[in-house]
Amino acid sequence: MTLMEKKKSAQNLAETIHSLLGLKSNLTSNWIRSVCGIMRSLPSPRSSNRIGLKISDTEKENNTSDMDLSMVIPKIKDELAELSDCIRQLNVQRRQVLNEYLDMKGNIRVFCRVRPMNVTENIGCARPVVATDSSNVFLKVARGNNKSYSFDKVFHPSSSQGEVFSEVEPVIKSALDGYNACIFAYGQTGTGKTFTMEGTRDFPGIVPRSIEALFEHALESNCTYLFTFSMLEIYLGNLKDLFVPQPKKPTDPRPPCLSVQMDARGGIEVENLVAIPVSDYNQALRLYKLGCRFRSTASTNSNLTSSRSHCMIRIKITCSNAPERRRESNKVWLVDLGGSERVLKTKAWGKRLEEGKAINLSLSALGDVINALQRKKPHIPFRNSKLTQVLKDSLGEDSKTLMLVHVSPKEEDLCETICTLGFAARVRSIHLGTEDPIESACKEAAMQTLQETMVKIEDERQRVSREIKELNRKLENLMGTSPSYENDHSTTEEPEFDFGTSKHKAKDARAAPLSKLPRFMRPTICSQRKSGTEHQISEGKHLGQTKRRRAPSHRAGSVNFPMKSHSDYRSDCSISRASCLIDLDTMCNADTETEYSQDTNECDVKMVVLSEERRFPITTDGKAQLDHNMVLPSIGSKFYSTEILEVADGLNSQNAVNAAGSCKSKRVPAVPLPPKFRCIGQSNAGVSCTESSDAENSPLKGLIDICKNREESQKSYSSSSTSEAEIDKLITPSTGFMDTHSESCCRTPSLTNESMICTQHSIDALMILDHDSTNYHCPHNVACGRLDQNSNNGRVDQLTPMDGVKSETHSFEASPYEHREYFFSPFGSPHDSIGQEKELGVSTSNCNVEPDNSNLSLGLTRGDPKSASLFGKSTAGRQRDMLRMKHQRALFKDNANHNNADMGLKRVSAEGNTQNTGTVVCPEICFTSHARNPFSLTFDRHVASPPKEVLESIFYHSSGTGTPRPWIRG
Ligand SMILES: Nc1ncnc2c1ncn2[C@@H]1O[C@H](COP(=O)(O)OP(=O)(O)OP(=O)(O)O)[C@@H](O)[C@H]1O
Repeated sequence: MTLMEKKKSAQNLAETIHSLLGLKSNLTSNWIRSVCGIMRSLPSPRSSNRIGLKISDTEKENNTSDMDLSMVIPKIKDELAELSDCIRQLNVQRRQVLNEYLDMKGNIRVFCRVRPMNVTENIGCARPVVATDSSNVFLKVARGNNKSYSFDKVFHPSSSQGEVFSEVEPVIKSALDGYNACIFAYGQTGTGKTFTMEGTRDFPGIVPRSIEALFEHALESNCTYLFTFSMLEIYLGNLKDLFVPQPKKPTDPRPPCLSVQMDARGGIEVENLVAIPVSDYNQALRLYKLGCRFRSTASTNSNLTSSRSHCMIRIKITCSNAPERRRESNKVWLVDLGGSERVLKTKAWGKRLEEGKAINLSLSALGDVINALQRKKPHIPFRNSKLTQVLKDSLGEDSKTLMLVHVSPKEEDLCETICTLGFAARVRSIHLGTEDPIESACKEAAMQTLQETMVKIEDERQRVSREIKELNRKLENLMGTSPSYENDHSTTEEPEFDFGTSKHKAKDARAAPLSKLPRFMRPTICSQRKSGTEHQISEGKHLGQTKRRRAPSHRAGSVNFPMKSHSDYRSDCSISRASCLIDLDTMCNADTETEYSQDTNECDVKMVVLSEERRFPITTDGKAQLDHNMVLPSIGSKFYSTEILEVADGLNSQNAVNAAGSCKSKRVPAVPLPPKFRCIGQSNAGVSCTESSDAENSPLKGLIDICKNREESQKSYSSSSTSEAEIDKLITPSTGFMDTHSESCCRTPSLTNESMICTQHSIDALMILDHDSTNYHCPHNVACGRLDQNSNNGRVDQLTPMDGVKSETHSFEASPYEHREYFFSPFGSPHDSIGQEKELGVSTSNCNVEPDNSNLSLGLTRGDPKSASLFGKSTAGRQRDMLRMKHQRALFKDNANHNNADMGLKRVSAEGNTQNTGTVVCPEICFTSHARNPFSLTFDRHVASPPKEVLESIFYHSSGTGTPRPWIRG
């Protein structure tokens, strides 16, 4: 139907109703009203616009009432094409002017920010030694001997976060023009680097603001951008991806460190770095919060939440159809450098000392690089540190670098302040050189002109942009479609990823097709094989289909558990820091609360946080006073947990294994199964490990696949090595099923056949109970915990992770239980008979047990009648069930007398594990039977000669031969 016809028919309809109204004048007023209502709503606003009202408006305006619409439309199209050209030119001009302006300012600019004094400093009547004006810092070193340092900009103690960002924004704009940019915060520990970069909830810093600005400018622009977000930290000289789950315990396998690679064009790429496409600010911010959880921070003498690493955020910008951009793909690095510190002063030792040294070394390497760059030396020592290697292509001439130097106003920090300022001034003075004052004035004037030009161009751009929008609207009215001429040059598609959480979907930055990514951004087949990681979504694949596998890597076979009494936990563990953007509601007792967040995808919410007072003790005048007064709402972690859950879901959908996607389970344990105990399709030691014919369709298929993969990986590794866990074979849990506040565990309501049991804070331990199936498929190799039986209904509905063993391999097989009340806990529960009084504890080993065996016991106390069967009373009289457990590690505490056979192998107290650190508190005997070699035991160094019984028992039972029986004497 043509447009005219449409218009006519609509008019006819209206006339018809009018005539109907006339005819039915004798009808009720209600009827009339309702018909009027119908009439009013007859043409939808859109069609009404299109066909009736708008057309007549347009006709009036343009005097084209009689003109054929087919003539108007091409005219508008021509106009739009012209305007599009115009805006493109304006973009080019803007980029040139901005670039020129920034060049004049200097490719490496140095700002200085002075931290306000905090409460305690004020109480001590400490005299601030730093004074500032807008571009100078004065140090009151001694009477009459003040020192002055000049910077591109100085932010005094009361400067707000907004003021800081206003100076940073041009660099961000420049990044959208295709320049690599690097903004980093440098300074002594505790001077506010993290505050500047990250900020707080109420006073967001450069990172959130930059992300916001990037998306805002991207929306304003007529280009189509793809943003990907990555986060890594350089800890002790190693690159760690902050989106890859970190080990929770020192004994857990660590993800492989990342390596830096250079592409043919000199571009730097961090191999295997997870890059997550983001389409709006909220997504990026959530990812940022998520990444922050895995940062290594710790309490030091100088800062309660000192960053013990360099935290680096990379935002990669790809824009394929904008020839005016400097390059198709560029990146912005936002770096919160670790704080420089004087070891003598911080009195750091142990791990803190190592961390401090690593930070200092890399900072000095950074200084050398910048120095060499500024001096235009032929050799730039990029290779001296990981930090400079990573930033290599973002520090050079063709990039914009901004260094924000932070100093403390305190007198006692004077030495550090002098060092910091010296470092910064060296960078800057080299850059500016000894400038002629006249030259300098000319430069100022030129910069002023450029700034004015930029404003004019920006105005013009906005005007043209408005015109384009108006014409587009008209065209839409005429044609009934939405031909966006702003984007007509773009052949790109909408992004395929969708986190489904954005409030601003309509506004989302348009993403470029993934095939347009430069080759070096995509992982090579080799790297994929090596790492098992797909970093970015290949075109045509949904995020959820993307696989990520953990590369097997070598790890020492023995496990050494630090003895609390002998080692310094404070030094040995760095905490996973909750971003201060994340709500803080829990008290953290320094490193005793060390948390090794296990797995992003497990959605465990572990806030290592400080009370408000401890976290934000600063008070100053003016704006900084506000900063000090910032109130952290006492919302529980739930809100943020939910956020993190959402992000984790996003991550999951990127990382999840497709095959395992139906499994609603997730990780596999750290230690590979020894070949002889493999379950898949094998029978072993009298226990048939069946693989059901419908296993393919089983929700456990994913785990079975994982198991197979592990077998594969085992084949390729020598017996002396231990395969790294594939801990992030991730399966998205149902969002929201986890009540992070609940003390108890909860089931997943959305699952019918499976129940996911999770713990309060994590899904560390996870079981799948297939209630309906008679063909019971136990998940092979699930990490396990303690299943507690509900005392009321006898059902298993609580699972407590076994900290001492939860990363170990447990593989079990059982025939159908009615309620599946089986326990495989070494520590027992209040409802079973094992480990009562928390004094008993065993670690399971390879054992085949028959629950009907009345002698069966895992209890170690001799003759203890309470030490009933492994299955407790609940299994009495039931059908014989086989439970096979594989567990290759045991922790024992020998009760005082190693030589006493009766006392051997007993007393692993539940307190033997500190839940957060995952380390064992003072077991007198601590040993590990190697996963790959159950006959090999490694004893902790504190055990000179292990008790004979220990060895015998372990050897006997780990051999897996002979009659199935408990591995420990009953
Ligand atoms: N400008 C500021 N206004 C208000 N508070 C500030 C400011 N700068 C720093 N602080 C506060 O000072 C404390 C230390 O700051 P922050 O953790 O950012 O230091 P840092 O330089 O990152 O330390 P480290 O290198 O050890 O990680 C924090 O409590 C922070 O909130």
